[in-house]
Amino acid sequence: GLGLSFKKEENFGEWYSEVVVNGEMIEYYDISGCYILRPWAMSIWEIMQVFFDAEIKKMKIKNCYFPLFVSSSVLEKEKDHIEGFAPEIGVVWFGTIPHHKSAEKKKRSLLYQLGLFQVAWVTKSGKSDLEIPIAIRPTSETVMYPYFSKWIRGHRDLPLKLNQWCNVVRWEFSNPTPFIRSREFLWQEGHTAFATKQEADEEVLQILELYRRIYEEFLAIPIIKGKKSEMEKFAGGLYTTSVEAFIPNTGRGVQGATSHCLGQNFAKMFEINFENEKGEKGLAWQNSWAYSTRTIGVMVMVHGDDKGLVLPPKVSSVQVIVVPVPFKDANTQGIFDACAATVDTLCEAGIRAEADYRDNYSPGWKYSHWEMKGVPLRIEIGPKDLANNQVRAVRRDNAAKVDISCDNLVEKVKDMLDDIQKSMFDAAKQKRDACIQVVKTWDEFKEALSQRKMILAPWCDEEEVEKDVKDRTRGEMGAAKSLCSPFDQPELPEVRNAVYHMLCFWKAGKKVDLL
Ligand SMILES: O=C1CCCN[C@@H]1CCCn1cnc2cc(F)c(Cl)cc2c1=O
Ligand SMILES: [Mg+2]
Repeated sequence: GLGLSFKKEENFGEWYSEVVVNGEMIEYYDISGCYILRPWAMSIWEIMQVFFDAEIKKMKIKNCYFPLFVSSSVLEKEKDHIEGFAPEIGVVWFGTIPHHKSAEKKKRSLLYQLGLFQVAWVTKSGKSDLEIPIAIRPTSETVMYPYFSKWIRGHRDLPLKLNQWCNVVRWEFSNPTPFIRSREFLWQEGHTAFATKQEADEEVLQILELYRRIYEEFLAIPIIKGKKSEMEKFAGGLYTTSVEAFIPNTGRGVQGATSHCLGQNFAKMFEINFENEKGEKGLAWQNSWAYSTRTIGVMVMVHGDDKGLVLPPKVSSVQVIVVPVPFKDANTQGIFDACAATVDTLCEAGIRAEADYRDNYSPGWKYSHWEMKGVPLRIEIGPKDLANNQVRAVRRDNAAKVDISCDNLVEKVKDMLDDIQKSMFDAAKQKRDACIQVVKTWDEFKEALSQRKMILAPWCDEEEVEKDVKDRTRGEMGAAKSLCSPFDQPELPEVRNAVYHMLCFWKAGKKVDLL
């Protein structure tokens, strides 16, 4: 039948998998962790891309395209570099290595933490083995930075600001989820190099603001901007900023996008240096930043309901679907003509409108179908509407019905679409804010965690403490992990000693079936 067989509040994981398929966004593929992005999903990606691409062009960032393939020598360069320079502290890209581990375990742990376990390799061409295996990019630092080093000689070569729209491959083993965790996904990755730290710091925040706009202005999802803890940051960089979303149903935060300042770490590693005005050699200051198709999955999770997808008008390829409601033989042609005229009028005004004329489906079937696909506004035209020179409009977000005179159709529809966009954001923000719990004591912390809350807690930002919190909360509901230290710091509750930052904690529940 048409309806969903799982309820969002009861079986969130199954509901999600079903809604992305029934909404015709995703088709499952015969290779695990890989998904087909159908037009209904691709059009959302494209609408966001048009916005983001235009904005980075205003920042004089240029698009390029680097090869998909990475030679193993350069991919492992980072590992050698880090091992060489920092064996004692064992700080690698993804956290630290406990000192007590044996050398072999340490090596495995390093490979794991470098994500090198996730790397997919090309080892054959046809029947014959390749002399040297070639990796498929999991991210492009090691692909791009040797050429940054070649292109950057003097200060006039800076700033170098590149971006690429591409796919990356990470051969994940934990539970694959459409949009959220797949072995191949689409993203943009920005890679920039500056002469000074100040320029880099400034761009990190400019890009983060664009990510906030993607979420809040397009996807109608409230986020929190903040700085990652030392343990959660991109270990190869200097600091990481992120926009954090929240999924009330799972009680878990989800990282929406990241903007890293890499400091001069990669410049050291790849010898990206330049002669400044005074003829002195300096290392470049770099950033890297990305958002991916994961954004679409977050949007489905936050807004979807038991009738299917609910799309914010800004990102819906069809904002208004017009459905003819013929009644026996009463002026059927007149109804079809009115539908066509309505579509034309709306399209001329820049509204993305379509009509569903299929004569092998009933109006009722069409209502359910387009509700499943999440089209923000439906317009029904029957004999009565025709006679009264009006249309019946039905909102997808709150099912409100209203009759609109054809005289001010465009203005009314535009207002409704704007109102839908705004009320979807407001509803999501209200729900998210209701899940935030400020705590001052450890007991309050544990209680809030068990209630699947997002916790604002005073924080010392010491790595040992963070690991301890993770260990002490590991349990059937899943461990707590830090998400960010918000830039907007609420009043600090009176706490004893030490200078505290406020930190957002979200549960990283393993228990929860989905993420
Ligand atoms: O998040 C961004 C923004 C865009 C460019 N990249 C950075 C960092 C990516 C981290 N990361 C993430 N995943 C990885 C997986 C891997 F297999 C290897 Cl070898 C490395 C990594 C890795 O460095
Ligand atoms: Mg150079």
